Amino acid sequence: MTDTSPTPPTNPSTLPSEHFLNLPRPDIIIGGGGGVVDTTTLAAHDFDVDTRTGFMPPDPPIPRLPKQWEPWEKVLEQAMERKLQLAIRLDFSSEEAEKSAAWRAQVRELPTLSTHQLASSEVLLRRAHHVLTYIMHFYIHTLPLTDRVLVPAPISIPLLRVSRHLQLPPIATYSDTVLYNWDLHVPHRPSADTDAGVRVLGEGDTSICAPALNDIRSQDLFTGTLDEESFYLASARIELRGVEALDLMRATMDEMFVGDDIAVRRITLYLARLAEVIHELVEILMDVRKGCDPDFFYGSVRPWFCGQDADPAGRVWEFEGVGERMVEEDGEGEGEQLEKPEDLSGPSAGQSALIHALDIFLGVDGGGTQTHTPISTTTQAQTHAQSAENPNRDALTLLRRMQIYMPRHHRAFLRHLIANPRPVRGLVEGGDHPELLDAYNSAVGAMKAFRDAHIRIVAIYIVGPASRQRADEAREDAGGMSASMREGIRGAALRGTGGTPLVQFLKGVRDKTAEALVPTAP
Ligand code: HEM
Repeated sequence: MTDTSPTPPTNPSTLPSEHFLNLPRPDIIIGGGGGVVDTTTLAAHDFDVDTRTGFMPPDPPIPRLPKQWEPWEKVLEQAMERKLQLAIRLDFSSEEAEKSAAWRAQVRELPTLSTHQLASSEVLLRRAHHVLTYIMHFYIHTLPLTDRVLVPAPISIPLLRVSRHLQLPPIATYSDTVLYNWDLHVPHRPSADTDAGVRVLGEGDTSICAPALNDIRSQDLFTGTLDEESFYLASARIELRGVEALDLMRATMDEMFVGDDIAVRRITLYLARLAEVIHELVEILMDVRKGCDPDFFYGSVRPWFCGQDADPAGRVWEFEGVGERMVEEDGEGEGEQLEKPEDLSGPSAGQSALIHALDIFLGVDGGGTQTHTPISTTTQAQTHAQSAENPNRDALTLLRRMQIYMPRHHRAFLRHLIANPRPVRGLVEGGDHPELLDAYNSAVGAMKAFRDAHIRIVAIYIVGPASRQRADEAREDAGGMSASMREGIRGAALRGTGGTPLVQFLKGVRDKTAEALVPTAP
């Protein structure tokens, strides 16, 4: 009798060794020769998608840079310890203003540290991007709203360089707040390198497994609160739970190559399971309410994320050092000219490659609207050159623009997926397989349920608090702020962190998802 039971998709060891999800990446050595092996890439491959932790690295990201870059770590630590407050808060006192001004003076006095030795390690570059962008957000969002935004050279110059290496914009991204900002509650392995806090994975060591959803915590927080941490961890848990979804996608695509009746039956089971997994993602999303208070989130957490396009005073963000010819002793930037950054939207879970991957896999992209057409993994400068060639820059839809803010390996992963356009949907539409069609529709329906739930979350966390704050402001003198400034803040709030008209955009994406349902035969 033929065995029609599906191959278990959750065991990475079942992957063929040549499968793209199993391709080894060259080890990255930290600190040049004689450094420590970058454990987060050992089990990964060209797309940095791990079979156990998906888009998150399989080992916790390093919590601190080596001593050479300690001044950055120290100044970030001080901002967190001193609990600096947002300048837009209605209760922003003169003591708070003085405290943050003193901290900003320290930032301006930092030495401009070399990034030369960071460039050899992806792990160090990630931590450097995280630390420098957090310092920058602290710096900008504690500035009085009437001040010019000028990121000082000791931060802007290394940040622009690190960002260029990573091909990321010089602003906090989802990878800074979620993907590379977690640790285990109890370290599962003693640190082998006390300097950098990097763990060493012995050769052939298979003991690392995915962390349980509740075993993780965040590393750095703007507010030091459980509310902020719960917000990040909701996304992190979705990423971890989403690993099974990635595996089901992988298994489905493998079966697509076979394409016989048994393969169709297996794909049907995978899609039905995928629907269940996505429904679990909905539950995790809704669970954010257990630890994160909506009004606190709206008034005290979310404003830290604002990018230039949601700046409460509509200011242009300037970066010291841009356009100047660099002259440096270690030769790092000799003659180099740093480019003015163009993409300055704040972090958003919309930058999660997981949700984009699910959409692409299921063919949820409005069939031709190119919502998910991936941008190339080339440099940002090239990306801009491409959009400059395009007379209508708006043709780069918001979701597509979000890919600019993803780690470049994850962009490459999406590009790989899209290179095989909507294979599952084609199979569903092209054949007479009613059970397959039902399973496919259940997975698409689950994605729609995710977006319905997400719209509810946005109503709870943004729309509701915004209208409550409006009522409060009507009662009080809003800290002496001008009416136009208050209006600016509100306008920014009801746009996404990416600067989009919020509810309208989210409903549009939800409706596109529903349109992907394939009609059943009468
Ligand atoms: C309190 C929790 C959350 C809030 C307040 C929230 C808010 C938002 C906002 C305002 C947007 C609009 C785009 C932007 O400008 O950023 C957005 C988009 C998006 N968010 Fe969230 N979000 C939350 C949690 C999550 C989580 C946990 C995920 C999944 C990892 C997620 C996934 C997405 C996606 C994929 C988009 C793009 C639109 C779409 O594909 O439907 N969000 N979110």
